[in-house]
Amino acid sequence: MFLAIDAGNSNVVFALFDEKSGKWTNHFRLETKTPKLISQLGKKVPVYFLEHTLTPKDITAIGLSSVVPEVNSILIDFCQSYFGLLPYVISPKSYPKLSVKTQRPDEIGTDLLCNVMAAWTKYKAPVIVVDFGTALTFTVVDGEGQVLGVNIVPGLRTAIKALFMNTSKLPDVDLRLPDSAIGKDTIHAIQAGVLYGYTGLVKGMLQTIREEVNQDFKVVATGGLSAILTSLQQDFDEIDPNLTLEGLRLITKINTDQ
Ligand SMILES: Nc1ncnc2c1ncn2[C@@H]1O[C@H](COP(=O)(O)OP(=O)(O)O)[C@@H](O)[C@H]1O
Ligand SMILES: CC(C)(COP(=O)(O)O)[C@@H](O)C(=O)NCCC(=O)O
Ligand SMILES: [K+]
Repeated sequence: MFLAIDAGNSNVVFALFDEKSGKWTNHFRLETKTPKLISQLGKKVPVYFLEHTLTPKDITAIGLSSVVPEVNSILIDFCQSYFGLLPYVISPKSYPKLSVKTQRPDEIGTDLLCNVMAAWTKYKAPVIVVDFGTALTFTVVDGEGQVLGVNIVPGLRTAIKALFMNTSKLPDVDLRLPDSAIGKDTIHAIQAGVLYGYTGLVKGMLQTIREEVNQDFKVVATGGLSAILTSLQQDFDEIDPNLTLEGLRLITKINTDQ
């Protein structure tokens, strides 16, 4: 089985791909925060494997995408000690062999390139990938697989966190869409502001991109929070929670197959 490790700013996602069935069969998330990550790796991964009747030997190759360089050596060391394997680490060196192109390989997040690789391989058409992670990102790809650019906004949880960390009286709240866009109490006010506000943000951003680049874009959403804004369903051709993982797998395969 192939193991994909996607290290984002909130979560490190582990996912197993079974080559025989061609399916992603297992997923679990750890928190990216160190030193918690180190202790969670040592405890939760072996427990997860035991509970799912898996053994480290079932893993035959590993790909790693990380947008948090501080955790790379922790994850690489863990792969070596637990699986006895070195992961293939996605980097600017991974890109020349790909059918997708970017003009700023040294800067763009490897997670965004994984998204683009998966979406473009699937659609072979202009596509906008909307990734609802710690950051909310829009990555715009033309019909030749060329990344035209990215825009980055605070993610939904990050926006809520910014409010409660920068104010005296605002609490942390759940990401729940209230019935009314007009807040009747403080919690409702934050939920209405962030959830209705971000719904408008996403619609507006897609429209502005389409006005700037007149192409028939597919829109694919991914990321931990991609299903929360339910009124965006019509704006997305697809919500694919595995998009980054699938791109990670494709980029690893292209760069490691003899
Ligand atoms: N299935 C989920 N349900 C609710 N919240 C989630 C889920 N997955 C992730 N989150 C939360 O959403 C935020 C973004 O998560 P994620 O997409 O994993 O971000 P990143 O890729 O930046 O690590 C985090 O606050 C995370 O805790
Ligand atoms: C934009 C991101 C912070 C998104 O990270 P995430 O929300 O998945 O944790 C990450 O892709 C990143 O650090 N990118 C580098 C800057 C860029 O893509 O231009
Ligand atoms: K991500």
